[in-house]
Amino acid sequence: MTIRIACLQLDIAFGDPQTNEQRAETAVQSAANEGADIVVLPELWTTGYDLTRLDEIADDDAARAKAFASRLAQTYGVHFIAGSVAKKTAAGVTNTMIVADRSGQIVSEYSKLHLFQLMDEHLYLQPGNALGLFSLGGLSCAGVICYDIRFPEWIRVHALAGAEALFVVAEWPLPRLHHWRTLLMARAIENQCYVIACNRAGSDPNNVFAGHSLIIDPWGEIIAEADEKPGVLLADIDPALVKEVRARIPVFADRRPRDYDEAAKKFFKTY
Ligand SMILES: NC(=O)CCC(=O)C(=O)O
Repeated sequence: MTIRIACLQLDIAFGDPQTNEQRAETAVQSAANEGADIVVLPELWTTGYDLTRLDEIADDDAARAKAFASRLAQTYGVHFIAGSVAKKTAAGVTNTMIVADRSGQIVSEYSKLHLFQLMDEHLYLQPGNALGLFSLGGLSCAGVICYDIRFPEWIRVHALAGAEALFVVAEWPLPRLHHWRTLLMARAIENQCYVIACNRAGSDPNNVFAGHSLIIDPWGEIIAEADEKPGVLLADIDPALVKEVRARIPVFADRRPRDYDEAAKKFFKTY
């Protein structure tokens, strides 16, 4: 059984949630018309990186984003990885991914663990502290956010917990496009899972973004790649391929975690 994925590579209006909601709904509708089962939005898609105005524009408990995700999932009959939004909590603002299943139920909220200093996240945001695991129609999924992909140890925990598809939502700048493509391919190959990565298009006052949303299979082959412009990237994935690749090279069975720990302990004791 194949699953049709749509990455909604939006250009995000800076600090303007209303305009972005309109753009997102148009894109979700068009993906649903193409038969998408799972649709994905980019990172911070309601506000962009307008971090100095978070007091005004961050979403209280992400209530607005959750209601939006739930309504669109039901209206268009899709599982909806509603990117991430600036979520206002008692402890500060987090960069939080929202996921609604087809019935409109919120099945995951993951807050970005690794804050990206080059874009001032550490000055305005609080990190999360929990895994981003969820299931959609029987597919075991993990969700992470942009800079998180530079931390293979974090992604590995999700793969060890059973994730067959890794969803990445991002605002990744153009000058590091080479890193984006290479890191995503590496995460797919080493974890033998699908990687579905939705980046934004366009620019904001500080950055030009790369686009190039990607859908990569568990063998590391790119099955769909967008260019730099806004648009909808579609591809069909087959979860059976994850099992096939994991059987062909039994990386998970061949891991030696006790040896890694022992060797590291010895090294750090003598260092
Ligand atoms: N929004 C982000 O986390 C950007 C991460 C990034 O650009 C990188 O190079 O890493």
